[in-house]
Amino acid sequence: TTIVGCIFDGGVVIAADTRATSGPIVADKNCEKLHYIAPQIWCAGAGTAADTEFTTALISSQLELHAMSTGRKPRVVTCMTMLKQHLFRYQGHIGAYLVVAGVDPTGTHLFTVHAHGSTDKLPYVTMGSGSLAAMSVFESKWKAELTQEEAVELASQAILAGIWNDLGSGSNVDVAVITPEKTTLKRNLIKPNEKAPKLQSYKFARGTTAVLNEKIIKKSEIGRYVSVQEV
Ligand SMILES: C#CCCCC(=O)N[C@@H](Cc1ccccc1)C(=O)N[C@@H](CC(C)C)B(O)O
Repeated sequence: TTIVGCIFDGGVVIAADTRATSGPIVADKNCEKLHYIAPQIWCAGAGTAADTEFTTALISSQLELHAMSTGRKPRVVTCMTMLKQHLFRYQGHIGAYLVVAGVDPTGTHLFTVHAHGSTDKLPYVTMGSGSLAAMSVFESKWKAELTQEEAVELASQAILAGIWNDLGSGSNVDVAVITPEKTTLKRNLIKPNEKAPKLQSYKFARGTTAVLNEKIIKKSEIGRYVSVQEV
């Protein structure tokens, strides 16, 4: 996985590739690594797919209940704290490596949360197996006061660096842009690995496999030929 986050003037953008692997096998060519936490808080996840999915869903639920009891909009730092305390309690056995980003009444925030419970607060972050490829893009092109367009472009370039250079990353680029006004999920914003059509048709002609014999039976007779387990 390659996931990134980048703050710009007026909001924050997160992005991810869409490859899921199981050893050397690509298990999913277009999976979703950007998770909804709250209307203006989203999370990108790397590590064990199930752990990122369930951990973000759990904290999303807990944060909604918290917002109801406080009567206030949820804060990104609250989400980060709930995530880090949950993950620390499980001593790293929940393999969730998260980029938490959003806008709340205190401003725009971007955090990383690692499986063991450590956190960082930064203007730009990368995580996952492709994080070094992505960070090479940020360290050479990031500047303060990026516009939304510049931030989306930079985050996309960082994900593409992971897609091309990390075997654990691939397929497409997903992006989420969060501003005080609204949140936009751009699913498959870039699709640089579309499968080309086959150069020829590999359909077998009818009759390629000869039918040696055919027997038509009544449904009531099926028991004679097929052992049907009565449940
Ligand atoms: C299929 C299947 C089950 C494994 C799917 C599965 O969690 N793959 C993991 C790698 C991994 C981790 C731990 C055990 C095994 C395999 C994976 O692709 N993680 C990516 C992010 C998630 C959200 C898709 B990325 O970090 O590379």
